[in-house]
Amino acid sequence: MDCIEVRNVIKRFNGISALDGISFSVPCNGKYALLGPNGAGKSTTLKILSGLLRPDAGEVYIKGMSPTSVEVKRILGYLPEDAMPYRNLTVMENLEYFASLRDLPRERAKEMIYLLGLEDYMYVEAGKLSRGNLQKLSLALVLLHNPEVILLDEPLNYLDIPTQERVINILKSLNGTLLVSTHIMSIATRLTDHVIIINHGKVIWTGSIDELRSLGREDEPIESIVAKIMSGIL
Ligand SMILES: Nc1ncnc2c1ncn2[C@@H]1O[C@H](COP(=O)(O)OP(=O)(O)OP(=O)(O)O)[C@@H](O)[C@H]1O
Repeated sequence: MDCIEVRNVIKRFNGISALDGISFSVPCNGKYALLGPNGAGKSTTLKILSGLLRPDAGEVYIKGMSPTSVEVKRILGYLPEDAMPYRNLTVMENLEYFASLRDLPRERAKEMIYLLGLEDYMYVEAGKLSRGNLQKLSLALVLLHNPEVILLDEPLNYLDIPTQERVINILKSLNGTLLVSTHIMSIATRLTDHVIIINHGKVIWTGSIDELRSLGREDEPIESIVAKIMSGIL
């Protein structure tokens, strides 16, 4: 069984098609990137997989279960594009609150603070954090319960270079199934080994990063190959 399955999903907003029969699957423990030009439907796909939005048609399964099921809430970690923890709670309070909701020991909150390098901001309200530190807190909240299936929408947005390296190392060390939406090809190549390229709400290419490279000239940057696929030249 695949851990993520999307079958013929259609989603429209006010009659405008965001997803137009998109289908793909990610095997358990697979590390996949979701690539696509602006407006292709990446965030909508992740929102549907997380149970935040319902598709107009088609089917979506996480480990064979509905994304809205309680069991999926237990095993899923989802980072939206603009995640917003509770603004009036401090970093520590946000983590402790979510730890208590998930029946995790309080110490887990502190572990996440050290993992993400948030020691200096433990007692700062989330609403007063810089955008990068807010992203670190959001990532800490996503990874708090050691999710088996992880959906990340642009996870390295706003992070400085040392923190990007730190987060890449954290994400690479995780077991489980990973689907990352990103515009940055180097993030895809560092975090994942397969890509799903979508455009106009449909999959237009899928395969391993090695297969993707083999489509171009020997010295051709991978971004150039992806751009050709997205514009229909390849
Ligand atoms: N809540 C909404 N209301 C109306 N239209 C929406 C809504 N959310 C998404 N759309 C539209 O659906 C399409 C897909 O949007 P989506 O955000 O999924 O694309 P994306 O691939 O994540 O884009 P980007 O790379 O720019 O973040 C776009 O045309 C967008 O304008």
